[in-house]
Amino acid sequence: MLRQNLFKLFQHFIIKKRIHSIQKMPPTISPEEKQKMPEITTENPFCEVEDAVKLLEQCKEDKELSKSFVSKRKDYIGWEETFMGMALLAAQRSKDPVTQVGCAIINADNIVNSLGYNGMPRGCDDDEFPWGKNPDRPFLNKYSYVCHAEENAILNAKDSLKGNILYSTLFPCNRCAKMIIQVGITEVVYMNYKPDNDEVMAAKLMFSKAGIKTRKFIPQRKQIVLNFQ
Ligand SMILES: O=c1ccn([C@H]2C[C@H](O)[C@@H](COP(=O)(O)O)O2)c(=O)[nH]1
Repeated sequence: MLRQNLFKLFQHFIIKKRIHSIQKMPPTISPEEKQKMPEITTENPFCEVEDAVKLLEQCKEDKELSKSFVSKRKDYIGWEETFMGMALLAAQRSKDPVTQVGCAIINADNIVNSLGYNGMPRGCDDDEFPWGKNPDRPFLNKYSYVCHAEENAILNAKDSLKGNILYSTLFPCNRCAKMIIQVGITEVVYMNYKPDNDEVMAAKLMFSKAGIKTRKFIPQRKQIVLNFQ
Protein backbone atom coordinates (compact mmCIF):
# COMPACT_ATOMS: atom_id res chain seq x y z
CA MET A 1 0.00 0.00 0.00
CA LEU A 2 2.74 2.38 1.05
CA ARG A 3 4.72 1.45 -2.06
CA GLN A 4 1.67 2.08 -4.25
CA ASN A 5 1.13 5.49 -2.69
CA LEU A 6 4.78 6.34 -3.07
CA PHE A 7 4.65 5.29 -6.73
CA LYS A 8 1.55 7.47 -7.31
CA LEU A 9 3.27 10.41 -5.65
CA PHE A 10 6.36 9.87 -7.80
CA GLN A 11 4.20 9.62 -10.95
CA HIS A 12 2.40 12.81 -10.02
CA PHE A 13 5.71 14.58 -9.51
CA ILE A 14 7.04 13.45 -12.91
CA ILE A 15 3.86 14.52 -14.71
CA LYS A 16 3.92 17.94 -13.05
CA LYS A 17 7.56 18.38 -14.01
CA ARG A 18 6.89 17.49 -17.63
CA ILE A 19 3.89 19.77 -17.95
CA HIS A 20 5.88 22.54 -16.32
CA SER A 21 8.83 22.12 -18.68
CA ILE A 22 6.60 22.09 -21.78
CA GLN A 23 4.73 25.19 -20.57
CA LYS A 24 8.04 26.88 -19.99
CA MET A 25 9.15 26.41 -23.60
CA PRO A 26 10.29 29.73 -25.02
CA PRO A 27 8.50 31.35 -27.95
CA THR A 28 11.32 30.31 -30.29
CA ILE A 29 9.17 27.27 -31.02
CA SER A 30 6.21 28.24 -33.14
CA PRO A 31 2.72 27.30 -31.96
CA GLU A 32 2.45 24.91 -34.93
CA GLU A 33 5.66 23.20 -33.91
CA LYS A 34 4.58 23.10 -30.31
CA GLN A 35 1.40 21.46 -31.51
CA LYS A 36 3.44 18.75 -33.17
CA MET A 37 5.35 18.03 -29.99
CA PRO A 38 4.35 14.90 -28.10
CA GLU A 39 1.48 15.64 -25.88
CA ILE A 40 2.22 14.67 -22.36
CA THR A 41 -0.85 14.96 -20.19
CA THR A 42 -2.02 13.55 -16.92
CA GLU A 43 -4.02 11.00 -18.92
CA ASN A 44 -1.06 10.11 -21.07
CA PRO A 45 1.91 10.61 -18.76
CA PHE A 46 4.36 8.37 -20.54
CA CYS A 47 5.05 9.28 -24.15
CA GLU A 48 6.15 6.80 -26.82
CA VAL A 49 9.84 6.35 -27.54
CA GLU A 50 9.40 7.90 -31.01
CA ASP A 51 7.86 10.98 -29.37
CA ALA A 52 10.79 11.26 -27.01
CA VAL A 53 13.21 10.97 -29.94
CA LYS A 54 11.28 13.67 -31.82
CA LEU A 55 11.21 15.88 -28.75
CA LEU A 56 14.99 15.52 -28.32
CA GLU A 57 15.57 16.59 -31.94
CA GLN A 58 13.19 19.54 -31.63
CA CYS A 59 14.93 20.69 -28.45
CA LYS A 60 18.28 20.55 -30.25
CA GLU A 61 16.95 22.85 -32.94
CA ASP A 62 15.49 25.32 -30.48
CA LYS A 63 17.61 28.39 -29.71
CA GLU A 64 17.07 28.33 -25.96
CA LEU A 65 16.63 24.63 -25.27
CA SER A 66 19.65 23.65 -27.34
CA LYS A 67 21.82 25.29 -24.68
CA SER A 68 21.35 22.13 -22.63
CA PHE A 69 23.34 20.16 -25.17
CA VAL A 70 26.72 21.11 -23.78
CA SER A 71 29.61 19.31 -25.50
CA LYS A 72 31.21 16.38 -23.72
CA ARG A 73 34.72 16.57 -22.17
CA LYS A 74 37.38 16.10 -24.83
CA ASP A 75 40.49 15.05 -22.90
CA TYR A 76 39.14 11.85 -21.35
CA ILE A 77 41.41 8.80 -21.50
CA GLY A 78 40.79 6.12 -24.11
CA TRP A 79 40.18 2.44 -23.39
CA GLU A 80 43.71 1.40 -24.32
CA GLU A 81 45.31 3.86 -21.88
CA THR A 82 42.75 2.95 -19.24
CA PHE A 83 43.56 -0.76 -19.42
CA MET A 84 47.33 -0.46 -19.77
CA GLY A 85 47.14 2.14 -16.99
CA MET A 86 45.43 -0.47 -14.80
CA ALA A 87 48.17 -2.98 -15.65
CA LEU A 88 50.81 -0.39 -14.73
CA LEU A 89 49.05 0.38 -11.47
CA ALA A 90 48.83 -3.33 -10.63
CA ALA A 91 52.58 -3.62 -11.33
CA GLN A 92 53.19 -1.04 -8.63
CA ARG A 93 52.01 -3.65 -6.12
CA SER A 94 54.86 -6.00 -7.02
CA LYS A 95 57.62 -6.55 -4.45
CA ASP A 96 60.09 -7.82 -7.06
CA PRO A 97 63.12 -5.55 -6.76
CA VAL A 98 64.13 -6.05 -10.42
CA THR A 99 61.05 -6.35 -12.64
CA GLN A 100 57.50 -5.35 -11.76
CA VAL A 101 54.91 -6.74 -14.13
CA GLY A 102 51.20 -5.88 -14.19
CA CYS A 103 48.34 -7.33 -16.15
CA ALA A 104 44.67 -6.47 -16.81
CA ILE A 105 42.21 -8.81 -18.53
CA ILE A 106 39.24 -7.20 -20.23
CA ASN A 107 36.10 -8.77 -21.64
CA ALA A 108 34.28 -7.96 -24.90
CA ASP A 109 32.14 -5.32 -23.11
CA ASN A 110 35.25 -3.46 -21.91
CA ILE A 111 34.64 -4.69 -18.38
CA VAL A 112 37.65 -5.56 -16.26
CA ASN A 113 37.62 -9.29 -15.65
CA SER A 114 40.84 -9.47 -13.68
CA LEU A 115 44.05 -7.81 -12.55
CA GLY A 116 47.36 -9.35 -11.51
CA TYR A 117 50.99 -8.63 -10.75
CA ASN A 118 54.05 -10.77 -10.10
CA GLY A 119 54.35 -11.85 -6.49
CA MET A 120 54.79 -14.68 -4.04
CA PRO A 121 51.91 -17.15 -3.73
CA ARG A 122 49.32 -16.58 -1.00
CA GLY A 123 50.63 -17.51 2.43
CA CYS A 124 54.27 -17.24 1.29
CA ASP A 125 55.56 -14.20 3.12
CA ASP A 126 57.08 -11.51 0.88
CA ASP A 127 59.64 -10.85 3.60
CA GLU A 128 60.62 -14.48 4.10
CA PHE A 129 61.06 -15.77 0.57
CA PRO A 130 64.11 -14.96 -1.58
CA TRP A 131 63.90 -12.17 -4.15
CA GLY A 132 67.40 -12.98 -5.48
CA LYS A 133 68.36 -15.15 -8.46
CA ASN A 134 70.86 -17.72 -7.17
CA PRO A 135 71.73 -19.59 -10.41
CA ASP A 136 73.09 -22.65 -8.56
CA ARG A 137 70.32 -23.09 -6.01
CA PRO A 138 66.75 -23.05 -7.33
CA PHE A 139 65.68 -23.26 -3.71
CA LEU A 140 67.13 -19.78 -3.20
CA ASN A 141 65.94 -18.37 -6.50
CA LYS A 142 62.81 -16.20 -6.85
CA TYR A 143 61.91 -17.96 -10.11
CA SER A 144 61.04 -21.07 -8.09
CA TYR A 145 58.38 -19.18 -6.19
CA VAL A 146 57.04 -16.08 -7.91
CA CYS A 147 53.65 -16.24 -9.64
CA HIS A 148 53.74 -14.27 -12.85
CA ALA A 149 51.41 -11.32 -13.36
CA GLU A 150 49.51 -13.04 -16.20
CA GLU A 151 49.25 -16.25 -14.18
CA ASN A 152 47.79 -14.36 -11.21
CA ALA A 153 45.37 -12.43 -13.40
CA ILE A 154 44.16 -15.65 -15.04
CA LEU A 155 43.73 -17.37 -11.69
CA ASN A 156 41.95 -14.31 -10.20
CA ALA A 157 39.43 -13.91 -13.05
CA LYS A 158 35.79 -13.45 -12.02
CA ASP A 159 34.28 -14.72 -15.27
CA SER A 160 35.11 -16.79 -18.33
CA LEU A 161 38.19 -15.53 -20.15
CA LYS A 162 37.00 -16.62 -23.58
CA GLY A 163 37.40 -13.83 -26.13
CA ASN A 164 39.04 -11.52 -23.56
CA ILE A 165 41.99 -9.20 -24.23
CA LEU A 166 45.04 -9.35 -21.97
CA TYR A 167 47.00 -6.15 -21.36
CA SER A 168 50.44 -6.75 -19.92
CA THR A 169 53.31 -4.41 -19.15
CA LEU A 170 55.65 -7.19 -20.37
CA PHE A 171 55.39 -9.61 -23.29
CA PRO A 172 54.29 -12.93 -21.69
CA CYS A 173 56.76 -15.76 -21.18
CA ASN A 174 56.16 -19.24 -22.67
CA ARG A 175 54.57 -20.57 -19.46
CA CYS A 176 52.03 -17.74 -19.35
CA ALA A 177 51.50 -18.02 -23.11
CA LYS A 178 50.33 -21.61 -22.65
CA MET A 179 47.80 -20.54 -20.02
CA ILE A 180 46.64 -17.57 -22.10
CA ILE A 181 45.93 -19.89 -25.02
CA GLN A 182 44.21 -22.55 -22.94
CA VAL A 183 41.76 -20.19 -21.25
CA GLY A 184 40.59 -18.74 -24.58
CA ILE A 185 42.09 -15.24 -24.44
CA THR A 186 42.24 -14.05 -28.05
CA GLU A 187 44.44 -10.96 -27.96
CA VAL A 188 47.56 -9.83 -26.09
CA VAL A 189 48.57 -6.18 -25.86
CA TYR A 190 52.03 -5.63 -24.37
CA MET A 191 54.09 -2.61 -23.46
CA ASN A 192 57.65 -3.81 -22.94
CA TYR A 193 59.53 -6.58 -24.55
CA LYS A 194 62.57 -8.43 -23.19
CA PRO A 195 65.20 -9.12 -25.86
CA ASP A 196 64.30 -12.34 -27.64
CA ASN A 197 65.29 -15.34 -25.57
CA ASP A 198 64.14 -18.93 -26.07
CA GLU A 199 61.16 -18.45 -23.74
CA VAL A 200 59.86 -15.41 -25.59
CA MET A 201 60.45 -17.11 -28.95
CA ALA A 202 58.48 -20.14 -27.76
CA ALA A 203 55.68 -17.86 -26.57
CA LYS A 204 55.59 -16.04 -29.91
CA LEU A 205 55.51 -19.33 -31.80
CA MET A 206 52.63 -20.69 -29.71
CA PHE A 207 50.63 -17.45 -30.00
CA SER A 208 51.03 -17.49 -33.75
CA LYS A 209 50.05 -21.16 -34.11
CA ALA A 210 47.05 -20.72 -31.79
CA GLY A 211 45.82 -17.63 -33.67
CA ILE A 212 46.29 -15.24 -30.75
CA LYS A 213 46.73 -11.68 -31.94
CA THR A 214 49.65 -9.85 -30.30
CA ARG A 215 50.33 -6.14 -30.64
CA LYS A 216 52.47 -3.51 -29.02
CA PHE A 217 50.66 -0.86 -27.00
CA ILE A 218 50.77 2.53 -28.73
CA PRO A 219 49.86 5.25 -26.24
CA GLN A 220 47.96 8.36 -27.30
CA ARG A 221 49.34 10.34 -24.37
CA LYS A 222 52.62 10.31 -22.47
CA GLN A 223 51.25 9.99 -18.97
CA ILE A 224 48.22 9.80 -16.73
CA VAL A 225 48.58 11.63 -13.44
CA LEU A 226 46.83 10.29 -10.37
CA ASN A 227 46.34 12.91 -7.73
CA PHE A 228 45.15 11.87 -4.31
CA GLN A 229 44.70 15.43 -3.13
O1 LIG B 1 55.69 -13.05 -18.45
C1 LIG B 1 56.24 -12.76 -17.38
C2 LIG B 1 57.61 -12.87 -17.19
C3 LIG B 1 58.14 -12.56 -15.97
N1 LIG B 1 57.37 -12.16 -14.94
C4 LIG B 1 57.97 -11.83 -13.64
C5 LIG B 1 58.72 -12.92 -12.95
C6 LIG B 1 59.74 -12.18 -12.15
O2 LIG B 1 59.15 -11.77 -10.91
C7 LIG B 1 60.02 -10.95 -13.00
C8 LIG B 1 61.24 -11.12 -13.87
O3 LIG B 1 62.38 -10.94 -13.07
P1 LIG B 1 63.81 -10.68 -13.74
O4 LIG B 1 64.71 -10.46 -12.57
O5 LIG B 1 63.69 -9.45 -14.60
O6 LIG B 1 64.15 -11.87 -14.55
O7 LIG B 1 58.91 -10.79 -13.84
C9 LIG B 1 56.02 -12.03 -15.13
O8 LIG B 1 55.27 -11.63 -14.20
N2 LIG B 1 55.50 -12.33 -16.34
